[in-house]
Amino acid sequence: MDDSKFLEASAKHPIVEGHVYKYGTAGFRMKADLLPGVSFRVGLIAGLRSRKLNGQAIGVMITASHNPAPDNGVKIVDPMGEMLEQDWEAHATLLVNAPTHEELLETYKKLASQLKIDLNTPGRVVYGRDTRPSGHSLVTALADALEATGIEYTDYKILTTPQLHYLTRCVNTEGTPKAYGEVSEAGYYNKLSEAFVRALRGRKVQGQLIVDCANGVGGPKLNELLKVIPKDVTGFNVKVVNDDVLRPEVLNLDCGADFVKTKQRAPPNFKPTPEARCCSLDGDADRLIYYWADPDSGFFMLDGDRISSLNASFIGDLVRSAGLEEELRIGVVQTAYANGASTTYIEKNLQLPVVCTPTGVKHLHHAACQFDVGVYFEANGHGTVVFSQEALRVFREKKPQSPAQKDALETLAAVGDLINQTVGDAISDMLMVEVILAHKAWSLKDWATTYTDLPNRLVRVEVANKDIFETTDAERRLSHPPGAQDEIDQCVRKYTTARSFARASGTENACRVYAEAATRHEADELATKVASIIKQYGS
Ligand SMILES: CC(=O)N[C@H]1[C@@H](OP(=O)(O)O)O[C@H](CO)[C@@H](O)[C@@H]1O
Ligand SMILES: [Mg+2]
Repeated sequence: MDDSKFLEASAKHPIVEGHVYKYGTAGFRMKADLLPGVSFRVGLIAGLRSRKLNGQAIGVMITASHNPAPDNGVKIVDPMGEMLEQDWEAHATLLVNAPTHEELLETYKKLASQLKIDLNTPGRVVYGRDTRPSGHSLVTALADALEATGIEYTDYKILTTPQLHYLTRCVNTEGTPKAYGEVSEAGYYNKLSEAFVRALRGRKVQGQLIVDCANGVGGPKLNELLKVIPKDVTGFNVKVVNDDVLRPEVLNLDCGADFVKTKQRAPPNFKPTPEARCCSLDGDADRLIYYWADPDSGFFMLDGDRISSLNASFIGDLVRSAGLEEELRIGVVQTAYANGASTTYIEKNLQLPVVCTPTGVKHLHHAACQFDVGVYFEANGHGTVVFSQEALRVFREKKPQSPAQKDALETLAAVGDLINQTVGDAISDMLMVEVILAHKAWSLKDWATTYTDLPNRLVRVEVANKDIFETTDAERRLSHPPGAQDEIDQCVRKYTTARSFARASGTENACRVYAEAATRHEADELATKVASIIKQYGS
């Protein structure tokens, strides 16, 4: 450990004095000019984490997802492509907030000692960034930290967030029976394309798909993927729109999955095409929303709840056709934001268990891993399906007892390769939706008939200090401040079939109120009443 080299490197990337940093739901995310010192220190943490894990590669993604262009973010990815283990969020927060370079060095060494990390053992970090121009300086700061602490690193340049998660897992499984894929961006495209063709089982995708890429990294990466997907074999006819990555100011601007979900309408620059399927990725291509924008019938959105139930329905049928319903446990994971109608449909119509967890992919992912097939999506379109090693083995090795079983097993094996199991991947989720619609010969309107959403409203409430609002029961009830939940319950009881909850946001300084009821008027009225309760308690 060369202290002078460490301090010299740190001095080039100071943190902003007086700013308190916290590793949140999506890592460190804020205005980009606050981040160079943070990126340097995340490099330190990632190197420590790799050394702690016997030199396994740790991923670092530089992105701010669906946030506007002036923001950026830095988040750490664990060896199997999953989110950073929660205990280390505190270590990251501690290191990033060390006030001086000397205190940073002292904290770094103390942390290494406390965690029993030998600073002379090898470590490895792989990283990428999205298309934000501020990413250049953050990558430089990150690399300087890795150089200063003797960590081997690979810069994969511009990637979608899910691609970085994929590469992290590939690096750590290369050459083993659990090899996740070729360790390259091309390997990602080839794996998805090959699995897409196999999962279609000779069927062709019908009609055109218009993909709004939020003027983010998903645009160029989807275009790369389309170069390797055989259009003649699959019928996959895609029109890519909003893929202007040369003008940072238009990133996520009036387009993308977050715009569609929050505004509940198509991007204004969209030319509605009757019968065309539409979908939107967000700025780092880890969220997906489907919809149609028909001049006659108007706009209809198919969000994360819909994608979840579509996957659960299709995979559940395949598992039954494969004769595996006794061997494999399938479950669906949601947060409190899931529309009550989707939960009822999954439990009653699909006969599958639904687990509710707090917001944040790390909570859903962990709960989904308790099943052999765990389907998890947040309503905003972030999610994926995870398969146990046992499930993947059975898909490959079970001897089919009939042609139907053979077909189901081979489709399940292809689906296991098609879906990016490391994290919600808008591009692989989109291919999966296209496979399912082709198997079912469904239009989006057919898909939309599976259940009818309860009218709902999501409201953002500015309060003096959001952190006084503490929740329990997977964020569905307030445990603090005293009395607030009782008042919410009194409001809800006045409606026939209504539900409402409030919680502090983990990504911005506000609270969120969700309400759903039997009618649009009741949902809006209930949301307004609960928001005023939160405003009153939060003032
Ligand atoms: C209601 C909502 O969409 N909340 C989002 C948002 O979390 P909040 O803690 O609600 O700010 O950002 C998270 C990270 O992107 C995402 O996982 C989550 O679904
Ligand atoms: Mg995102």
